[in-house]
Amino acid sequence: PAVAPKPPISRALPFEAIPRSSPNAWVNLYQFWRTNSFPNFHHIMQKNFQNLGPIYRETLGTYDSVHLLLPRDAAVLFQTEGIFPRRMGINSWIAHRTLRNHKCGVFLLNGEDWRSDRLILNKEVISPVGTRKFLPFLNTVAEDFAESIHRLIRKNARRSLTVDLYHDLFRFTLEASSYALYGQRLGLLDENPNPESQHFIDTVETMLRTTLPLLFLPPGVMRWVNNKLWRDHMEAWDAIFKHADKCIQNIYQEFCLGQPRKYSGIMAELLLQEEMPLDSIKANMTELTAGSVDTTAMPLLFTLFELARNPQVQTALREEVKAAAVSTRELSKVMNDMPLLKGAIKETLRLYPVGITVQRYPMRDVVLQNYCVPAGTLCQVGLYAMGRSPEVFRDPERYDPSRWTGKEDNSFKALAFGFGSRQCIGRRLAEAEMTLFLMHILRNFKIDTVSKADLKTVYGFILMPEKPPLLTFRPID
Ligand code: HEC
Ligand SMILES: C[C@@H](NS(C)(=O)=O)c1cncc(N2C(=O)c3ccc(Cl)cc3C2(C)C)c1
Repeated sequence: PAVAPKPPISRALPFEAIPRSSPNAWVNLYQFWRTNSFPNFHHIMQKNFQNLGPIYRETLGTYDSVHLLLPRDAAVLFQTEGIFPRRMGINSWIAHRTLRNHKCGVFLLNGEDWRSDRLILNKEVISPVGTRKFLPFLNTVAEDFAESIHRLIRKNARRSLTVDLYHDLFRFTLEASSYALYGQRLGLLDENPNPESQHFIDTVETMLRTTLPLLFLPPGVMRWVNNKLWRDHMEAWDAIFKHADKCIQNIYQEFCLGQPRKYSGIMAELLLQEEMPLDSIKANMTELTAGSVDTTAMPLLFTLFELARNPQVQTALREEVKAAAVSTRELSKVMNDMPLLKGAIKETLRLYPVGITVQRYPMRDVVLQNYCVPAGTLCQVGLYAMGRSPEVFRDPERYDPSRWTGKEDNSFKALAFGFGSRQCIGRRLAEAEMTLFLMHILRNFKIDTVSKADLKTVYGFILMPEKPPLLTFRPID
C-alpha cells in the first residue's frame, strides 16, 4: 500500500512577520508623548488588537515587545518563564535605589536574589497559614470603616450619605495593610485622620503619577528630559522611604525592648525569624506598604460602582453574605462560603485590571500564534483587552460574578494578579481586604448611584476612574 504522504509540519512564521504598529521606536515614543497617550495606554492596546489581531509587535523608545490577547497564548508564555521569571523593570525606580544606595525589594529584584527574598516573604505574606494570622486584623479595620459610614449618616438629617469615596478608600487600604504589616493602627479612619499618614498616601500617588512619563526612557536621559518631573519623582520616593522607615523603627525599637508574645503583624514575624537581613526587610516592607494603597483601593471603588448600577447582583451578594456570616464561624471559613463575592472581585478585575498587562521574558524560543518568538523577547499579555474581548468572554460588557462560579473552563482568564511563582505577593492580602470590606458594607448598607453610564478609565501606572463616581449609602435596618 502507498505510504500516506507526511502532513507538512506547519512551518512557524518568522518573528519579523508578526504584525506591528508603526516600526520606528523613537517616532512612536515622540507621538506617545506629543499626544499624551499614556492615560489611554489600555485603550490603544485594545485598538491594536482589533486592527492587527491576537498578536502584534510594538516598539516604544527603548522597549520592543510582543503583545498577546488570548488565554492559550498566555499559557504557552508562562510555561517558558523558567525558575526566575522576569518582568519589565522600572528604570526610574531602580535609578532611585542606586542613587540613594537602598536595597531593592522583590518587585525590582531578579534571579537568585529575588528567589531567596520571595521564598522567605511567601510564608508570612501569601501562604494560607500567614493569611489566616492577619485576617482578623483586616476584619477589624473593615468593621471600623462600616462604622465610620454609620457615624457620618447619623450626622445627616436624611438617613443616607452620598459621597465620593475615593480618598476614604485610600485611607481604608493603608489603615488595613499597615495593621497587617506592622501590627499598629494609624488612625486614618478617625474623625480627623492622622496628617502624617495622609501625606504618605499623597506621596504614593505622586510617585505613581510621575513614574508613567519616565517609563520608556533610558535611565541616562530621564533627568535631562524633564527635570521637574524627575525631581518630583525622587522627592516622592524619599518621602515614601522616610514613612516606611518610621514604621519600621517603631516596631524595631519595641522589639529590642521585649519580644511580643502574640502575633503582631508580618514585619514582627520577619524580625522573629531572623532569616532576612534588616536592610532587606526594610526594602521589602517599603514595597509592601506603598504597593498596598492604590492597588486595592481602586478595585473597591469600581466594585461599589458596579454593585450600585447592578442592583440584582448587589441583592444576590447580600443574600450570600448574610447566609455566610450567620454562624459566627472562624473568619477563613466565612471567607470560603462566599463564592459569588469572590466572583464579583474577579469580575471587577476582569473589567478593571489594576496592572493592565502581565509581562514575561521567555527563557527559550517559543511559538505564539504560529510565529517564532526568540528567547528573551519582552512579551505582554494585554489584560484589559482580554477582559473585554468577546473572543474570550461571552457578553463581556456584562458585570456577572456568576460567570466565575459555574462549570466553565476559565483557565488563564483570571490573570489580574499575574501567574505562577512571581505572581502578586500581595494577592491574599488584597483579596482578603476587598472581601471583608465588601462583606461589611453589604451587611450594613444598600449602595446606589445616579449615573448608570460606564466609568471612563485612565492609566496612571494603576488603572483608575477618570472621575470618581458619587455613591449613596442607605443603612439597612
Ligand atoms: C501588599 C502589597 C501588594 C498589594 C496589596 C498588591 N500588590 Fe501586586 N504586587 C506586589 C509585589 C511586591 C509584587 C512583585 C512580586 C514579585 O515580583 O515577586 C506584585 C506584583 C503584581 C503583579 C505582577 C505579577 C506577575 O506575575 O508578574 C500583578 C499583575 C499585580 N501585582 C496585581 C495586583 C492587583 C490586581 C492587586 C490588587 C487588586 C495588587 N497587585 C495588590 C505587592 C502588592
Ligand atoms: C499596579 C500594578 N502594577 S504591575 C506590578 O501589575 O505592573 C501593581 C500591582 N501590585 C503592586 C504594585 N506596586 C505598587 O503599586 C508599588 C508602589 C511602590 C512600591 Cl515601592 C512598590 C509597588 C508595587 C510594585 C508593589 C503595582
